[in-house]
Amino acid sequence: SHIQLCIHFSSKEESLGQGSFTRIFKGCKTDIRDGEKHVTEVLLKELDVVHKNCWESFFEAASLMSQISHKHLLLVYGVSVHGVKNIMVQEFVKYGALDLYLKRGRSVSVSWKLDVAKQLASALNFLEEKNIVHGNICAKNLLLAREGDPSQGSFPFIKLSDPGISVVMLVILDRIPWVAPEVLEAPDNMTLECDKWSFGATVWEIFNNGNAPLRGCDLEQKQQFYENFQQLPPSQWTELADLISQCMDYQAAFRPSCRSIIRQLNSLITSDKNRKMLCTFIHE
Ligand SMILES: Nc1cnc(-c2cc(N)nc3[nH]ccc23)cn1
Repeated sequence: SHIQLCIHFSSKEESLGQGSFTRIFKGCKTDIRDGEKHVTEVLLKELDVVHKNCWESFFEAASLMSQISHKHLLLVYGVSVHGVKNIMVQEFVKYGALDLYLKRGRSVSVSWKLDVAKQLASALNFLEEKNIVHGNICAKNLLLAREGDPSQGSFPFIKLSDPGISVVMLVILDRIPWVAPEVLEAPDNMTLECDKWSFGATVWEIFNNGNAPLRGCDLEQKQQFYENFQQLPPSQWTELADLISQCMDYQAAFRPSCRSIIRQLNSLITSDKNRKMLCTFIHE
């Protein structure tokens, strides 16, 4: 549906940085609904003019997200093809990308991380039921809407962002180890199972303070990682390491279903609760 957007850019100084091929700005959109003015904070993703040829992929990402709505999927209000600029208008999510949030050294608990992983798994389950492939699951594409404060009993809340320019456009090697190995051979081989592989790499990021897996490796080493069927360094927590390695199985068909992933996350959450209870019991 053609959404009539009247977007008031904030000043350019408000540029929030760079995506890949995009510049992002904070802005606000004004809706007039039943005679009342509603101003909403939005994020504006402007496709670099030089990458004009990516615009189909840019809009594919936008239309993917605007077709469906789910509490853990980012809301895309629409796109503006005003003049030369291609702009996607999406909801502004307060705390931004999860990888940066974790890198800033916020100490978050194991249950916080498991809760985030479970929210991502439920978003993936929703996409799987709609047979929709996201194609770029990673901590950078998880946006934190609520920090959560377990001492107050409130939990974090994340939203999965649009996939951005498709991995086919991005230097695929740059997406190792998030992109599934089978995609390297045939980029249009992107299936639901590929998102499970990326889910594994993203959970690994979440439990490694937002640090990218294989960070510091050059492209040669990244290619070797796949050619030698390597796995990411396993967590000390064997049940977590098992879930991650199941998702990052080189045989796509062997990767667990979303239901199995959610079941395994639930048992990790339970054993974490029991561990904490035991600790408090012992300390008392
Ligand atoms: N859909 C989105 C995407 N990114 C944000 C965001 C939030 C923030 N606090 N700092 C930022 N710095 C760059 C982006 C950003 C918000 N909403």
